[in-house]
Amino acid sequence: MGREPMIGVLALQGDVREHLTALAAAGAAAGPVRRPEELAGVDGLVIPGGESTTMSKLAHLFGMMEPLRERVRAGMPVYGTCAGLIMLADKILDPRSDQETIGGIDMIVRRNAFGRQNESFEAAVELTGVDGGPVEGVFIRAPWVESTGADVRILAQHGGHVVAVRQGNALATSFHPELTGDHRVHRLFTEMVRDAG
Ligand SMILES: NC(=O)CC[C@H](N)C(=O)O
Repeated sequence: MGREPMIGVLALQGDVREHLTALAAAGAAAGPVRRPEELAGVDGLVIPGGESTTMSKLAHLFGMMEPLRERVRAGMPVYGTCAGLIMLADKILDPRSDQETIGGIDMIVRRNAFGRQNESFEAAVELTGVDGGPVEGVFIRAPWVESTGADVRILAQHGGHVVAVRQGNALATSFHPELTGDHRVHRLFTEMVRDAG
């Protein structure tokens, strides 16, 4: 790619600003994406944390669900955190009746999996593909990955549960690296976008 790739952050709902800041710190050009025309202009996309049921509803409302599915199917690099991981799952174990996902990763996820006692916590997570020691994982009513298909690479586990995966150009983590000031995961994703260009 001759020019610096442009990375979008899906800005329907969730912690958009934190991802934009983290991407900029990782050396990427980044901007919010709300409309199909904006999606067409980016080389990669981050789907933030937030509330996956709301995000699903808004994606429909904004006419984004099909364009998102098409881009992901076509191999656009995409990185989902928390609710974003749920949006990238081919299947949710316990969806709300009207809840749909973009899909792209052959996995089944369980929403709010870590339970009430432990709705939010931090833990050091050893993440395959990120050098320099574990990342600080911030888990906020986080999902885990219940099962994965043969093409999905497991990148991290916490407490015996899968919390980070990659399939092709789709990366997903249960936790929120955008909240830690450690930009290694955003750097990894930025490299994925550059390599795909
Ligand atoms: N921090 C988050 O993104 C929480 C995810 C939320 N529990 C959901 O199901 O969408």
